[in-house]
Amino acid sequence: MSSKHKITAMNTAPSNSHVDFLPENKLLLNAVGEGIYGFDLNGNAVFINPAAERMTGWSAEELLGKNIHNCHHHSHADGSHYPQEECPIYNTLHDGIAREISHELFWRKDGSSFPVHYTSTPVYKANKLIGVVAIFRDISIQKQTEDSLRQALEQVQALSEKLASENDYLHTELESHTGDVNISGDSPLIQRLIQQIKLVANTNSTVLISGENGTGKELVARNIHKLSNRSDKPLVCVNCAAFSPTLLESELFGHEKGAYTGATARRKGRFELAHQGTLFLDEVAELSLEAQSKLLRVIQEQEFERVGSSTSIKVDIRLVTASHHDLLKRVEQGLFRMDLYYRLNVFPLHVPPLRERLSDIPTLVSHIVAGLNKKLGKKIKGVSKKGLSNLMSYAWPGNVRELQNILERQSILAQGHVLQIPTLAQQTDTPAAHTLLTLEQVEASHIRYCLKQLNWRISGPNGAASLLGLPASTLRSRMKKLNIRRPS
Ligand SMILES: Nc1ncnc2c1ncn2[C@@H]1O[C@H](COP(=O)(O)OP(=O)(O)OP(=O)(O)O)[C@@H](O)[C@H]1O
Repeated sequence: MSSKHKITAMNTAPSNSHVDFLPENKLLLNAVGEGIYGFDLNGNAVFINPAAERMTGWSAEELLGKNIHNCHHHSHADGSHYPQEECPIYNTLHDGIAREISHELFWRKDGSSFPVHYTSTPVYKANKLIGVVAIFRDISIQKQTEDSLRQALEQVQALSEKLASENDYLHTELESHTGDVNISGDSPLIQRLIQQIKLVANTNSTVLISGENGTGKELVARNIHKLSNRSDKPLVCVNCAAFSPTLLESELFGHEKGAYTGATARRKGRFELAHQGTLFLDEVAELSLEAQSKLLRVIQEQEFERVGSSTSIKVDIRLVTASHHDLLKRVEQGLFRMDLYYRLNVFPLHVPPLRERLSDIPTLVSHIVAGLNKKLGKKIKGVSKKGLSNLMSYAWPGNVRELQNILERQSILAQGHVLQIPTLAQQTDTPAAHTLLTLEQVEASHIRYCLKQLNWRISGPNGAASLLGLPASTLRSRMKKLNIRRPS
């Protein structure tokens, strides 16, 4: 209500400026359901209607001519003293500005109180402030409804938050993992790995899986969980490299609403979601030193706090971590805490690169092709003999994931039921390329690499022959022998 709202006394108030009400006005004011007080300039009650009497328990006789603030507006909700100078009604008496308040309470005669909404409106006569009218109503029911609505909303919010985090997680899980989790391979290296997985699965020991990218570290983690007595509880996977340090912390430990810009709601972290199950931290070397300290504490005490909260949450999790980095080297470089390294490396498992177990390729091919047939709706029976020999003559810098990609590409291109795999070009800049190749393969790969760099120019000062120190005719005959052709 603005200060423009003012009541002009329509009464026959005497010249001593008392607020008086005409009998017909009084009749009207007595009939309304809201409590009404009229005050003179000294703050004393000059009018009290029956609704006000009912609400406060004070009768008009008891209050008329008295200072009402001292009767039922003397204290705040917490019981502290409410000085009259701070009271909006009395302020209106002094400055003539109307006010509207809805966060205060009035005290009843019996000492109880009720929340009120009230307005204090100045009363003018001949443009002279002569008093104030306060109109109030009991808003207990409204407050109760608001409180229960707020509580219900908080419950709905907590539930939807919980569902959202679980849903998020389940979606990621579904996207990242379809099909079975068996580990294919007949090589002694893989058989030994499977044996170790079986041994460690049913303990609660922390496992650190090492191995190059695409070797199957996550697959190993899934098998550990699947074979453990936690298999009916969640396996929660986090790729530590996929988040900035701040986001990773809140991803792992969760956050309270408002913990940082963008934290619009409370969210559970992966540690909480993994309670009683297994937490798989992939690319653990990427954890910031701060996150490493927190992780160390969770391992030691099995408890942590959400970002922005000081309440500890206890969890029972089995931790499996993986890294393609040499973690010990990172400890030496000061990038990884040594105490954490030893906590994680309780049971180390190494997944060997594919080039050290080429004999696994036929089994892997059958397994992958079976999956691709389902995925692509094809009926591919296998790979040609020559194709298989090409697959087994390659160094697989991208390991099983690269094998999957090549088979998928060839399956899409295939016309018949047997995949023809061409010779696979080694990337000469990968160290793996030099491991298990014949001289002829290295030669072919290097010639191809030079030709590609020089846009397939053979002769002339900028040609590949001159770069390789060969006559152009010799390079041409080597290309023919090694079946090197410019791709169309
Ligand atoms: N022995 C195996 N048998 C069957 N599939 C395998 C095998 N090893 C790996 N794979 C498959 O290869 C793909 C890559 O494996 P995975 O994601 O586990 O590797 P990773 O070492 O965790 O890779 P990165 O380090 O890049 O995260 C997956 O689809 C996995 O199922």
